Amino acid sequence: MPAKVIDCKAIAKEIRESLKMKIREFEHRRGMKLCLATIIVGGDPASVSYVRNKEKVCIEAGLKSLTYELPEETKEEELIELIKSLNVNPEVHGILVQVPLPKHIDEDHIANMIAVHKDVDCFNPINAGKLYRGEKCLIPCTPKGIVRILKEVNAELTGKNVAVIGRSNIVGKPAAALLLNENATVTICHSKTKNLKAILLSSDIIVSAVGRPKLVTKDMIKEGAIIIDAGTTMVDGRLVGDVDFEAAIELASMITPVPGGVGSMTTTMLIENVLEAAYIYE
Ligand SMILES: Nc1nc2c(c(=O)[nH]1)N[C@@H](CN(C=O)c1ccc(C(=O)N[C@@H](CCC(=O)O)C(=O)O)cc1)CN2
Ligand SMILES: [Mg+2]
Repeated sequence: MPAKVIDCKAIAKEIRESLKMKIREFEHRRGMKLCLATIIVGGDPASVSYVRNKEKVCIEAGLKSLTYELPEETKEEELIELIKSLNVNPEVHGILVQVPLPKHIDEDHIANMIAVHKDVDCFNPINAGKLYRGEKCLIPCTPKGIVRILKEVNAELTGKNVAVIGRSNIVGKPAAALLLNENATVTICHSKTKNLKAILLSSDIIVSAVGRPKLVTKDMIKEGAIIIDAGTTMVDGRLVGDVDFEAAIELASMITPVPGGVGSMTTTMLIENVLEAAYIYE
């Protein structure tokens, strides 16, 4: 039987509907709009389009969205000053700095400056540390979306072998930590991993977040595995994932599509995080 293609768009839509009610409730209780401040430095077309999309989804959900579009030559100190002002602004509940930042700005310095209670992307090392310790914190949007998808399809995680391919700070590493917190047996694979095929063949769940088309082929997939494809690459004007979808669908039990997969959950988790951030120190 071919794999069930997980309808991530439908899952995301349902979550957004329930968030809308909570957002209205917040507005009534606090007498102000829930607000996300987004900062983008430079005009990278892909980043601009991600930020526009986040803005659109936030507004649709009833949030106030403040977008700061700074020029490429913005100095690190200037960006830090803006973040400091947003940190103490009581009308701003979440702060998001779109990455990558221009080369002359140190992303680690910036991550340290975002107030822990407004850090909706979990960039601040205090939040990242809490995540690894399994403490309550704001969870980065894409990994949070991945775990939510697995829960929505009732995937058993306890004791299952999960391979996470990719070790980025934004997706791979936090996804592995979250799955470990769910009692999965997690193996993190990356470009230097020697026996990827053997690891994947013994995995009940594969989460790929690399951005390399056809990285995961049919011969690497255990029958009945669940595949979450968080990689995206443009090939001949078409967005494709890391997994050879057409082949994988014959072996897997469930699989997420690209596009319309994990990406659809990311912005929904962002809205949820802004709401959580607003309530953290209530
Ligand atoms: N501050 C942040 N910066 C960046 C993040 C982030 O989460 N926070 N992630 C990426 C960029 N990004 C969002 O910001 C992003 C990258 C790729 C995709 C994507 O390909 N999504 C789709 C396609 C969407 C569709 O269905 O049309 C998918 O996964 O299928 C989305 C968002 C780096 N910077
Ligand atoms: Mg991402």
